[in-house]
Amino acid sequence: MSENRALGPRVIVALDYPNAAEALAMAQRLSPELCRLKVGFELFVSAGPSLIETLQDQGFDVFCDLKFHDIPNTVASACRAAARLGVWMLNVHASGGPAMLEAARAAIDEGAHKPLLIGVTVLTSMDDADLHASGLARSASAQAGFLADWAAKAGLDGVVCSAQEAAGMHAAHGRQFLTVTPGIRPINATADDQKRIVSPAQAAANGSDYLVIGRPITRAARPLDVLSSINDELKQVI
Ligand SMILES: O=C(O)c1cc(=O)[nH]c(=O)n1[C@@H]1O[C@H](COP(=O)(O)O)[C@@H](O)[C@H]1O
Repeated sequence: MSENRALGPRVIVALDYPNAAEALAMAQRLSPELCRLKVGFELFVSAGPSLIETLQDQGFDVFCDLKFHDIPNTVASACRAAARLGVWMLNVHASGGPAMLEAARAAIDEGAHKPLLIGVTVLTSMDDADLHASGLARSASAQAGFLADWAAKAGLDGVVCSAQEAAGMHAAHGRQFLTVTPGIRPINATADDQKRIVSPAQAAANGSDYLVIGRPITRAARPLDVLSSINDELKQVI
């Protein structure tokens, strides 16, 4: 596999906490040299944008995971506001459609700071049966590929997908198209609510650029030890 576009730490730790105090306590046990951080709905709604600024002041790159999904004008405005926070990466739902994705791209491009813009394809908590139940005939991986085509055509920097799909994404859209992969579970870890899961080493072997990992690290007795051993696992694959 050719050179990975990802620079710096490839693990993005999901800070899924109900308040700033708990999130900051976890951040303090980690290090910007070893990981990036993700702020999602729960934390953003309870702690607000200032928490993102605090984490950035501590040296962390922040992935603003608010999965915008609305009409093009609303999503573009939200992307502009997120970019102004100085975040490293942000995401929108690719299923919002080409016009929405193009509006998001244009909004980011006109700003002074340009975060990586990533399209969420099919959530890793969903499998083929879930898609069929919602009326889609495609498999989860085929639908993820379909939505990635929209994201690539609109000029997004990459997609959120399962690491099961990472190699296919790079084959279709090139090595520069980033794959950001949640649903990562070390061997023997519980799946929780994730369905399309992959181990860290297998994700790296599949060419995943960034691995989003929450509970296996944040609920561990020694989060830094788990993070370090995952980073070691990743180094061995490259
Ligand atoms: O966009 C995301 O980050 C995301 C997309 C997806 O398809 N699946 C997914 O799990 N995520 C996020 O990735 C994190 C995974 O956390 P754990 O399941 O605890 O490792 C959560 O914060 C989810 O919100």
